[in-house]
Amino acid sequence: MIEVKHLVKKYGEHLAVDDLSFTLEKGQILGFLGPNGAGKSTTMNILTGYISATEGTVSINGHDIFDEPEEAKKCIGYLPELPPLYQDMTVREYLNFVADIKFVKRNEKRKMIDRIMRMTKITDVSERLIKQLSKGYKQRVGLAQAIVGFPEVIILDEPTVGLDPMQIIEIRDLIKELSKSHTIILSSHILSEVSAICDKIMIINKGRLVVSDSPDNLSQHIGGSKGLHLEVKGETETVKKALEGIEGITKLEFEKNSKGGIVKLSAYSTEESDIREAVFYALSDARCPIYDMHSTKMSLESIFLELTQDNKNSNTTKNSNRLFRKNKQKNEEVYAAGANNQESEHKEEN
Ligand SMILES: Nc1ncnc2c1ncn2[C@@H]1O[C@H](COP(=O)(O)OP(=O)(O)OP(=O)(O)O)[C@@H](O)[C@H]1O
Repeated sequence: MIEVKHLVKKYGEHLAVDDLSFTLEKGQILGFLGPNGAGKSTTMNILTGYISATEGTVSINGHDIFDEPEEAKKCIGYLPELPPLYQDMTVREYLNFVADIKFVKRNEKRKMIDRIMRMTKITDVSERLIKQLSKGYKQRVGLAQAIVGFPEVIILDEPTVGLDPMQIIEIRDLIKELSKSHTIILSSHILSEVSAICDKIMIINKGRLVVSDSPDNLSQHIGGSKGLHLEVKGETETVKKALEGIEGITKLEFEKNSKGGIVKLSAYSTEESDIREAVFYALSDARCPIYDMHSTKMSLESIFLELTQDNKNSNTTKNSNRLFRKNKQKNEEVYAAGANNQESEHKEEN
């Protein structure tokens, strides 16, 4: 559905996007993450044909965005960081205008706009001037214009910026609903949002792809260590002494808010080891009953910070480099296979 190969964007001498390659299948939601200035908006602007690339190719639904811009753009709905709204139009006038630009058939237009206004919950303000709307409503109108024509691919740059918590939940639900029939790319600074709704997460830093995987795999493989949350009755020192000798434990983190004789802590171990039995017997020997024991994963926040802060020696960075090399090799094999297929198709044609 979306295939990006070796994308490079230079602004003068400044390298904003540096050899970015990725693919996205139909119906997937891709979360695009990166610190400020990482190159997210630049990439999205190239994908939508808004700006050109210095090198590389982008194919949307089989159409090259540079060679067949009209065909490719027909497949895309875009909500940029600053929604392109005409402030002096009413909401309905504006969506009518967008539908005309997107060549929506006259006899389908009214029904489609009414449906999209219901989906984005802006029917109540359909006859209001856009300049009189609150920021949250303007954002919804921006989302509505991206959906007009129901394009196969919807690209959303920070779609929940400026919305209140209730509206954020509604927009997230809408994005999930849309993903049943559309492919979606969204950028966001809200990491919990990305891990809650995306099938795939791509983290970029300084224009380069750092890692790309499912939220679960990121936590399990990139985190590189497993956590066990424990609530234990006893003295902190006794619990610490009991657990310190267990083979496989790499770190113990005691929470500060332990009270009522209950000690709360996380015990981290290497990915290969299972420390649960040893923890049970050690605490039993120390006569410290376990009130709660469950597995925890490294949070996306921790992964994001470690991967984007040039911490070359951290386990997270080492694991991501390993996974990155593996994925890169896999992608190159897929591209090579694709190129071979195209070559043989070409030969057959000739
Ligand atoms: N038109 C431009 N001319 C020159 N440099 C630019 C231009 N647009 C972006 N840049 C630079 O390219 C880099 C990537 O910018 P981009 O806006 O794509 O980052 P971003 O990841 O979207 O950041 P943010 O999260 O802050 O929106 C930054 O260093 C930025 O200063």
